[in-house]
Amino acid sequence: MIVIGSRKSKLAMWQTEMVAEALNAAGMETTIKAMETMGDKVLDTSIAKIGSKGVFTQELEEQLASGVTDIAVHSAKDMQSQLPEEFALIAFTRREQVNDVLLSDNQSLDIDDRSKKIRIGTSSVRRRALLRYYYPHVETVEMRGNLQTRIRKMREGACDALMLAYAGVKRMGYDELIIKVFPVTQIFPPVGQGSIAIEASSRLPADKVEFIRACLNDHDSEVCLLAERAFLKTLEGGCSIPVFALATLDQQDIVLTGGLVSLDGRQIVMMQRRGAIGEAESIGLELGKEILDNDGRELLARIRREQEGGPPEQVVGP
Ligand SMILES: NCc1[nH]cc(CCC(=O)O)c1CC(=O)O
Repeated sequence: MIVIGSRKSKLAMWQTEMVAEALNAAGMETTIKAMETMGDKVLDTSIAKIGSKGVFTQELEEQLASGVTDIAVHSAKDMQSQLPEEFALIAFTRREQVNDVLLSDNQSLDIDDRSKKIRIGTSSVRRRALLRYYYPHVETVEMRGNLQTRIRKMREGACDALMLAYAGVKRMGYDELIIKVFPVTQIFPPVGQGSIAIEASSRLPADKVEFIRACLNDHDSEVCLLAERAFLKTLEGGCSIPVFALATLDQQDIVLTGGLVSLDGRQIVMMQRRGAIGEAESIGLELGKEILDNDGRELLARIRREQEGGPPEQVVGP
């Protein structure tokens, strides 16, 4: 028997049920223990302001630590880059298409039409900053809550469209509302988007870990996620910093692109590294250092200052 911890949102439960089904198919019984996290309870504050560390994970980790649950299921992108020592990510599921998408009931809405005012709902600093960079005419509206809540708010008129991860939209069956799929070379995804991570206590017996990995881990996705997460660790970025990264495989190579965008969307620092698959983590660490050494350190410091509520600095932008 494996006891699985999950958040209560529909998307989290969908993901957890997928994990449970994979374990059941291999002959393992499972029980799901669903709970609310801080990120689910506090809906009137942006994630950046709540403080990024463990907003969606702390309660799940407490249950792992006390042995009530054996594993916890998370969206990989909600996981901080540095876990407390007593926990580990033991598997990553096969990644869904990583793109961000635009959702609207108005199929004729055109984000490229600069003559019209359009309001896009998002709670992500990365999405807001990248929208400002590529679509400066677009207005963004702060939008928290689960997918269903956001769609309801959009329909009540809070915004004209929502910007979301394709993965969640597909899992929740809202594909029909997609009016645009952003290319990943433009709206770069956050670290880990599209994959589901399995977290366990470091004390979980090795045979259980192996069993779970055999059922759920996707090697290619894992390699990419290790590179992206090492990159994030170097930048010490949580979800309150507009960091992005995407690793893909090209035969025996891993190609990692990553960077940072200023909050006002005026400055992007982005670089790419390629190397052997076996070097995934060091490629991530090196790309992170390279970004820091090429204006990234100053940009990161400026983002942190602005996040803390200081006045935005005057910048000479592109
Ligand atoms: N931050 C919330 C969250 N966490 C995971 C997903 C979608 C699934 C995924 O990215 O794997 C979402 C919704 C979204 O960003 O649109």
